[in-house]
Amino acid sequence: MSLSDSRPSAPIAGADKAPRGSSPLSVRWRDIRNRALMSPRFHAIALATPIGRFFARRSADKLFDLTAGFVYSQILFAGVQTGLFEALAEGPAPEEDLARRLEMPLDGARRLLSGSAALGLLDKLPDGRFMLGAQGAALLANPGAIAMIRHHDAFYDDLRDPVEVLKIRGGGRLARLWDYDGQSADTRPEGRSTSETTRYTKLMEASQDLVAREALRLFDVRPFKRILDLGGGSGRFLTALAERNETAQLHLFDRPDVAILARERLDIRPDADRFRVHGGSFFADSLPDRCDLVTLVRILHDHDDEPAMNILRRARTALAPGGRILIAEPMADRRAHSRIGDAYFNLYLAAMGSGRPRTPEEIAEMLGAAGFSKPRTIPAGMPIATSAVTAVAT
Ligand SMILES: C[S@@+](CC[C@H](N)C(=O)[O-])C[C@H]1O[C@@H](n2cnc3c(N)ncnc32)[C@H](O)[C@@H]1O
Repeated sequence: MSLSDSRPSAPIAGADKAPRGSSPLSVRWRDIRNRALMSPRFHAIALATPIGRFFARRSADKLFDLTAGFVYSQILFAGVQTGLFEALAEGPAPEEDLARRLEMPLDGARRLLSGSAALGLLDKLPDGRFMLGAQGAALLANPGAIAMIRHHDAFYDDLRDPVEVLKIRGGGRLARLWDYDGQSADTRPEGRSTSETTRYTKLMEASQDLVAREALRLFDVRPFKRILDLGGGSGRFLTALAERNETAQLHLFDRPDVAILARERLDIRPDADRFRVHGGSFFADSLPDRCDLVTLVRILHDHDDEPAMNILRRARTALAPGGRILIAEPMADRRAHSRIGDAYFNLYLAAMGSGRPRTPEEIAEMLGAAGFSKPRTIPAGMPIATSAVTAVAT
């Protein structure tokens, strides 16, 4: 039983090799570039030629996007909050009509509409009406993105002082919202689930489809017979997996309060007898054993190194020798090129107060220390949804 051999996958190189781009020559070149970019004389010369102007403008645009990114995000947030995109789902509308539907003064609506059009969320027609732009249409097709944008309310509140977020992890609204230290199981008795758990689990559920589609495209789950999704939430990933593998027995393990939600979802399925839901802490309680595949989908990055190692060791106990583990989550990049991992999740998890995005190489090293061998990274087609690392239980 193995990862489908036809799929491209790469053994993870040790972190000992000098990463590309850090040779003395490369550093020297960057130094020359930076000195030029900091020199007013260089700018004057560059602006005198068409090609120089082209590059200067491109660089200025990039810098402006970084400067104004927060404003762009808030325009998007306002569009989601007011129902602007849904209002345009049926077709173009004039601005007066939209102002009425969004319950906004005409001046405010005009600013939101033209801002959204400038960002590609809307298109402005020559007759003055507005319709969905390519990004707006893509957004409407992605309920997970809409749920995340709404949820950014708390995150961006914390980010009003990003330095504070970096100095004091988990000191703000986002951490309080989750009330989620990630270290211990929820102590609330079985049989009761809170609105906070429901809200959190629904958010995870809303963003799961894209992740599941990508993870199941990268990794062939068909050869496995007894699968455990650790920290499986309400079971969205496992039900997507059930469509690819129609015979395996499927186990879900999550905190007791989340397990209640999973049972509610899974018990009503016609194939409910394939699913077993276990409530407990993956740090402390016994897990189903003799599995041939354990999946950890968006779990590891929520935890600091020590508890993350603990989860991997516990996952190992659930597997028979030769069984596989699949880690699927957005990951960092050795050269910090992953915007979702190195920029977004780095800050998000700092505000949440637990965890960090890791590179595939770091995850491979942790897997080795937790009793796994042959770590492989599966080249991600859509790293913004997930990357994947797999290994074999020794
Ligand atoms: C980021 S969510 C991911 C959920 C799901 N795998 C997904 O991708 O949508 C993390 C999950 O880990 C669960 N979790 C956190 N701490 C846990 C613990 N100590 N024991 C069991 N599950 C836990 C949470 O309840 C939540 O469902």
